[in-house]
Amino acid sequence: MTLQLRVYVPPHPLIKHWLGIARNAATPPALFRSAITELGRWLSYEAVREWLPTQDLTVEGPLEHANVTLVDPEVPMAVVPILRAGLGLLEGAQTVLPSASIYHLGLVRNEETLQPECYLNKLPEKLHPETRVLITDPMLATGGSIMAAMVELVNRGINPELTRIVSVVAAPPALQKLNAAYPGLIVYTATIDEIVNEKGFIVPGLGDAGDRIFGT
Ligand SMILES: O=P(O)(O)OC[C@H]1O[C@H](OP(=O)(O)OP(=O)(O)O)[C@H](O)[C@@H]1O
Ligand SMILES: O=c1cc[nH]c(=O)[nH]1
Ligand SMILES: [Mg+2]
Repeated sequence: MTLQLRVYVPPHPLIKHWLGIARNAATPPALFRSAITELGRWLSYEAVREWLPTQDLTVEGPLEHANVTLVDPEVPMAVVPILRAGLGLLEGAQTVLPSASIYHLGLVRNEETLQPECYLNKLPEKLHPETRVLITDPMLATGGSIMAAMVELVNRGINPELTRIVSVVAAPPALQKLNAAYPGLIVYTATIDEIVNEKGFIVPGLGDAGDRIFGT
């Protein structure tokens, strides 16, 4: 079987609603930030389905013992927000994965070359290959930033097949690069927009997500 990148656009009314709020240029930064937080929550909720490791055990209930299924605390879980804009999705992701380790990765695109430059890397030297990794970045445009993040993670031992990307707007150039390099990956996104313009912006997209989240 040949693996292919899977891209899920969950048909959830709350995801559609908060994307609609974020699409509106008149949405002020405080509300834009809330919209991205909510998208982080609901897209992460969808992304951890069939991904969060569980264990079956028995607990003593108030009346009788009961067979239960709990999230396995032994399997390491990590969220990697791509700064700055990925921080907007982090709060929502953390409500779904409260015990995951958070490893910040700061990348900024050079406005002329569109190449990502790394200014902060809090990833550990090695990650256990069983680690479930959730990367958050609302915009997958040319794909330079997400590919740079994947290289850093794979170099540290993660398995792309145990990795999920949570984004808000994904564009074909980024998805094609991910598919060519990491066909076992799965992306959860609120929408796929077809166009990346000559300045590297997704159209219609959200504009500069980082600037809109932080009011800069
Ligand atoms: O797919 P690409 O073409 O690499 O573009 C996507 C990147 O651009 C944005 O970050 P930006 O560089 O604007 O930094 P910011 O989050 O600090 O605003 C966005 O959050 C992605 O990380
Ligand atoms: O449209 C885009 C593309 C990259 N980064 C953004 O914030 N917006
Ligand atoms: Mg930006």
